[in-house]
Amino acid sequence: MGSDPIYFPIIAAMETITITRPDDWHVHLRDGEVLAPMVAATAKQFARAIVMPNLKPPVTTVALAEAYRGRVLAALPKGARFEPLMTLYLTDNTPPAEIERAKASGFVKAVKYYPAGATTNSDSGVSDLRKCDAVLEAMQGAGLPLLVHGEVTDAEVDVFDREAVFVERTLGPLVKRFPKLKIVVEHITTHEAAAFVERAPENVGATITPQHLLLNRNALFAGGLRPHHYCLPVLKREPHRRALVKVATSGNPKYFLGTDSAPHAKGAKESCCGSAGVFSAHTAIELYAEAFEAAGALDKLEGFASHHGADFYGLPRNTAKVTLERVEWEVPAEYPFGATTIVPMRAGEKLRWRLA
Ligand SMILES: NC(=O)N[C@@H](CC(=O)O)C(=O)O
Ligand SMILES: [Zn+2]
Ligand SMILES: [Zn+2]
Repeated sequence: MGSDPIYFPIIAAMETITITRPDDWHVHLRDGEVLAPMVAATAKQFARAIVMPNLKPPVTTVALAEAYRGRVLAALPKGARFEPLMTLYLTDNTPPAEIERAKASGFVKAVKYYPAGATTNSDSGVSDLRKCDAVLEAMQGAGLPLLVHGEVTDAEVDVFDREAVFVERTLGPLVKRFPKLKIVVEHITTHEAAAFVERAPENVGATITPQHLLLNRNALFAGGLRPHHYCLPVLKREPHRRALVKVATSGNPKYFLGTDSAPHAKGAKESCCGSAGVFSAHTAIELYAEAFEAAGALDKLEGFASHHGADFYGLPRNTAKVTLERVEWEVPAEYPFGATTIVPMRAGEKLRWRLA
């Protein structure tokens, strides 16, 4: 036998990373005409998602959550494999019996606490968490997680300090009063919140968004006012961003992926009183990959994106895999979703990773 031919590849092998299919532990799918495109964008990227209940009117009961889940499933593109995990919107009047119904339903996976007035569609939120003690007790007993929008609404507290003050005033006492309650501090933005979660018992976790890993508050004013970078909690100073990158890439299972993809119509964002929320569902995993790569921690992406959240919620990890390719591509300037135009994160700019 002669020697085997040797082939020299003409193009260097494409750089790729393959990870377990990720989940999004915090997303706004909305309702009505944008529901279908939102579900499609999220289902393309994620196997499951924790679906926020801040609709108008809010999803306050298991019956409403069941109907909403039905609309989400009906909106799924043919052949898509995606499981919406539903949440209830906590109010001053949520009865403890609703927690039993939630637990029994199998599809309600958490309860969301919005301090009244803290963010988009939070007017029916909780005025005083003490009013919810019986419900929190029931949740602690049932192992149903409380998801927290962690900002005080006190007009005297500077908007950039609202999370840090919440951590001290509300979260600390809450964890003391309900030491076994599963709590997810959603979309953390400060080193105070990151440090609190780190010190807290293992039943306290946190989600982190792509924008809070990639941007600091300068992005709100880069060359002019940038409404598409406005979300709540608002972007913070660079040292906070670094603290978030540090915990996200640390491998600590308390921190996991939650995009907080929160679409608003272009006109509502580019307005004299612009709505809070960044739409990132279309390129979420690519944005996280970029943040992890910049930190030299691509090897930690899978835990953060695909393992830690499932483990925290006590759900099985996904078994399917996805691959990211190192290809530069340009994000569209906007997406026409029916009559609604949505401007995505990184509109018209380049990304360095692409979901294959
Ligand atoms: N994050 C946001 O800025 N907005 C979210 C609400 C929320 O998650 O606080 C929205 O529903 O638009
Ligand atoms: Zn929120
Ligand atoms: Zn949100």
